[in-house]
Amino acid sequence: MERPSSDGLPFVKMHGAGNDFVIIDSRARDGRRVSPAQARAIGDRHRGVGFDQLAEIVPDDGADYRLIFWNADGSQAGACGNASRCVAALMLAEAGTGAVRFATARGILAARHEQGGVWVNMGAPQLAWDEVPLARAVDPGHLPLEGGPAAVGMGNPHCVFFVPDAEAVPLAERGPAVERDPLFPQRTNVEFASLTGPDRLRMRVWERGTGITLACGSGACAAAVAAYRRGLTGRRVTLDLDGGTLIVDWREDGVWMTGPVARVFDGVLRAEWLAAGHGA
Ligand SMILES: N[C@H](CCC[C@H](N)C(=O)O)C(=O)O
Repeated sequence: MERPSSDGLPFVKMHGAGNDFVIIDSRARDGRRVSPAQARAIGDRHRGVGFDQLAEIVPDDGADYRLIFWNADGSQAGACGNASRCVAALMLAEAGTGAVRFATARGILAARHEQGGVWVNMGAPQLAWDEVPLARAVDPGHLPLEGGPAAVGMGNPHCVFFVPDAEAVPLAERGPAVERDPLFPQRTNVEFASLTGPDRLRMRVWERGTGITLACGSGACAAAVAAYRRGLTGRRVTLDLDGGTLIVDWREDGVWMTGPVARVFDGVLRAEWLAAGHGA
């Protein structure tokens, strides 16, 4: 078999608790960047590689690197906790240090090795209605929607429902309806969570711009924050998602999150595939 073309676009495929990512390092690409069409093409699970998010690494003056997050539909997300952890695992190994700082659309975040894993500080939750953002001034703690969910911004919008049994929720029906509810001018990610033990939640996720995913790091942060604010849990919460378990710890300096990370394979998108308009 022919070797990968040297003029193609290298990428790394990773997942964090089954939330899967294509990671492209654009720091040495002469200013070339991923386009929305390219993100959609690479995200096609049949004709491309497939991902829940594409994380693009670009240079930044004020931090070690900057991350741009793409959804499978070609839209961008202001935050992605699991991809932040995956990229941080790569960058911590590359830098040989214990901590990194990276810029995102919502500001500079930090990640570090701690307690045997990679933890990322997702920053302070956005708890005001116009920060989430919501379309009008309602109480983000109890939205005027069936089930009275909570809205929490983590650099991206989340709508968290507390239900008796997250497993029983028809996610493929409820998710897209809530994602596009007029209360959310930028659409929203949607989480259904049930309390299963002290400081423990079972959670399932519908992601804006992607659909059902096996896990969502920013969603886990949003659910933990909402659960604490409702008096359901303490500030350190374990969340069992379809693809694995995440731990969230809401500290003075922000909402920290950790969980499993795996580097699955490295590949090269062939130059002729890219040039053929599959994302040109
Ligand atoms: N999987 C990501 C969240 C992606 C959010 C994205 N779907 C959006 O449009 O905000 C995470 O681990 O935080």
